[in-house]
Amino acid sequence: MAQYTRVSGSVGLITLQNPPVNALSAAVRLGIGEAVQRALGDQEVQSVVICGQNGLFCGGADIREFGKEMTGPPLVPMIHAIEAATKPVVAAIEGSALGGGLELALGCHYRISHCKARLGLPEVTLGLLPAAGGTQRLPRLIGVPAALNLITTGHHVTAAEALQLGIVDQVTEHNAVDVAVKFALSVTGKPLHDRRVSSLECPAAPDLDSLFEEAMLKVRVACVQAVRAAATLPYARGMEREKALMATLFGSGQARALQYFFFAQRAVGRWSTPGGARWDTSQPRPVRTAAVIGLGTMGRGITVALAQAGLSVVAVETQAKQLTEARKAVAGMLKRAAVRRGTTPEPGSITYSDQLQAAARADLVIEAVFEDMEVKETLFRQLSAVCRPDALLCTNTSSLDVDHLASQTRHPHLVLGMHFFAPAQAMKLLEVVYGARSSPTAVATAMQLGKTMGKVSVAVGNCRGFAGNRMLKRYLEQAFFLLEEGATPEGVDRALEEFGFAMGVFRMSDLSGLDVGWRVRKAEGLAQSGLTGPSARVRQGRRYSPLGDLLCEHQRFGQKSGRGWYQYEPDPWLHRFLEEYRARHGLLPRRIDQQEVLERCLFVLINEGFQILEDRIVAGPEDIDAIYVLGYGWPRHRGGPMFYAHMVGLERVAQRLEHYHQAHPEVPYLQPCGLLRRLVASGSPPIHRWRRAIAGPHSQL
Ligand SMILES: CCCCCC/C=C/CC(=O)SCCNC(=O)CCNC(=O)[C@H](O)C(C)(C)COP(=O)(O)OP(=O)(O)OC[C@H]1O[C@@H](n2cnc3c(N)ncnc32)[C@H](O)[C@@H]1OP(=O)(O)O
Repeated sequence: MAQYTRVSGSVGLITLQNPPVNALSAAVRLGIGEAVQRALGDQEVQSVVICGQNGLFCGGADIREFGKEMTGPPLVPMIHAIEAATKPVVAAIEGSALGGGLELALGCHYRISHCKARLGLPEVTLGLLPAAGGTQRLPRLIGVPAALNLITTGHHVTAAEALQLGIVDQVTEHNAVDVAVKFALSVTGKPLHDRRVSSLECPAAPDLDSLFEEAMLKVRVACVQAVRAAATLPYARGMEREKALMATLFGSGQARALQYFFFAQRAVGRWSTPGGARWDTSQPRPVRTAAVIGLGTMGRGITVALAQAGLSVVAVETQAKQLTEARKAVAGMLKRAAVRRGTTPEPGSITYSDQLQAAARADLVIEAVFEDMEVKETLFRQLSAVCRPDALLCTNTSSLDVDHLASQTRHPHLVLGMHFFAPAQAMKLLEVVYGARSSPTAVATAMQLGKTMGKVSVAVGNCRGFAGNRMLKRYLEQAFFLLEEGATPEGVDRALEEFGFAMGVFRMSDLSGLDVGWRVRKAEGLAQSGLTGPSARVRQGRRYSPLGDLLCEHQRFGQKSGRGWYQYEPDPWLHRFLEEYRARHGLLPRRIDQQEVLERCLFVLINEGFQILEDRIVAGPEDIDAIYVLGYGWPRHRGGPMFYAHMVGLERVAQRLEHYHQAHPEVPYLQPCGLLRRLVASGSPPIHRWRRAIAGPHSQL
């Protein structure tokens, strides 16, 4: 849909209308094409302005149309028609001009931008390239180095940066459409030849070949090849190359996964709980002042995240030395973040105190004290006495029982988990853990606060480890079992890193500290020292690997102690230790290939994901995928564990799990769970239909 009107006597105004982001759906493309024809055919019209309704130019192609049969007129000939017009066409950019939206603007003869607008070609983040002439026009307009950077990173630029780069001709603080209309009147009748970007030569740049070679090593090859075509071929041949390269990307698994993940991140905002609370019927309460209790690493990061979101923060730490250190550390973090953003640090909205009483007036409190139930229980009782009766009391626990903490307070319906991921000021993920008694308003408020902090918040039911750590446990266990059976940490990590994880499981454990899991296993009664013989490898009736515990007993806590699964100086200790361990337990080492590493580590994690869905700990597969990509380093181009299962095929996942379960009957979670079996039995429906198959109680505790 695009509306055509005539304004100021001789300006044809074309307004894209497709809320919320004026995406270029088939109907919009049809509407633009018709409106352009009308404007060009209208004798009264001397110039044309294209804008978007509701203060947003255009969010690009309609991603929902990808993967479906193409309908409606294609974008490329329409942009050519605009560029070839003999009347000046001006793009009035407000809000965003992204992807196909920016490509449409690049086809116009002039671009006027509002100062708050953002522009970019983010196609690469969806596994694509800008195939409506973006790879050919942008280098001609701003030069190859800057265009390559924008196209291969997908970064958005501000209007000021766009002006500096030469993408837009003018930036205004006023109404961009009004300014563009005036501008259109002023350029009526002026020659247009040098305003047609496709007819420009790419500005000369030194040593283009090495620039392309360097970019090839770092980034998406197809984008680089397309921009290279702009630099070396005439426009028409460059366009052919762009089209051919886009065709290879369009149906690729990576593109499908990235596009799925784009929507998954947004779908998690439409949360629901098995108790019937929903995002669209629950009203969040405003949170202006938040208190953070405990200023260790997590507490400091949370303080920074809250302050950067514009809240007043009361930061409480009862140990004087820790308080002084935290104050300095938080100031440093805020300063570094401001330098990165090119701004000056905001004047402090943080007050510090060593008294819990300081939290008394806060709308919401987040405790981030030591991960110990007794410590947290006591704190929640105190908070309940000290804080306002309507204050939300949140725990940053990564695995403890939120219902139990709620039971320590006077208002359990106001208690929630807010599980941040380290570093809390940077990581995008927040698990909002609702207990059996958490009110819909409490959930809505925490979800909204996460969004205000720039995070993707996922609503998760209360169970041990919530969603992320519950799945992680199974993944880690398989990795330990693989070591017992003959694999090496290097071999397991290599397989996972080649799959796309930034860090394999052992490297990641070393980084986060092996003692963290050890403490949790001790609290669960799993980690016990001194056990020998077969009983050492069976706990609570199931196969158990004490390898992680044994490493900690040898003071190998990971990077923090200089040694963990890896040595940070040459030392063959670990391999000797594994050999002795296997010999002691009569385990015959065998060669384990990459396929087995991946299937055992990933399929067991996926199986737990299905169990979490079945237990209704989360509402849909998108929740798990958002958690895993944003919190646990699952490669984004694989969409998340549940999307990966859908791509591999549920039948194959179930068969391979069954195969490993037969080989290891003492590991019950290798057995495909009920939901996975039901989905396979019902013909493995596509991922967007899985929600229908989910039913059952929501709490595991
Ligand atoms: C048929 C082939 C022809 C190919 C030739 C042309 C090829 C062009 C390639 C492209 O253009 S690919 C698309 C490139 N564009 C993007 O990647 C932009 C994606 N969108 C955003 O970054 C943001 O949405 C925004 C525009 C900056 C607005 O952000 P805001 O935070 O305000 O809103 P959101 O919550 O993100 O989105 C609101 C709502 O809109 C949906 N949506 C956003 N963009 C698109 C889109 N391009 N297509 C379809 N839907 C889109 C989003 O999913 C939200 O929906 P919900 O239902 O409310 O969750």
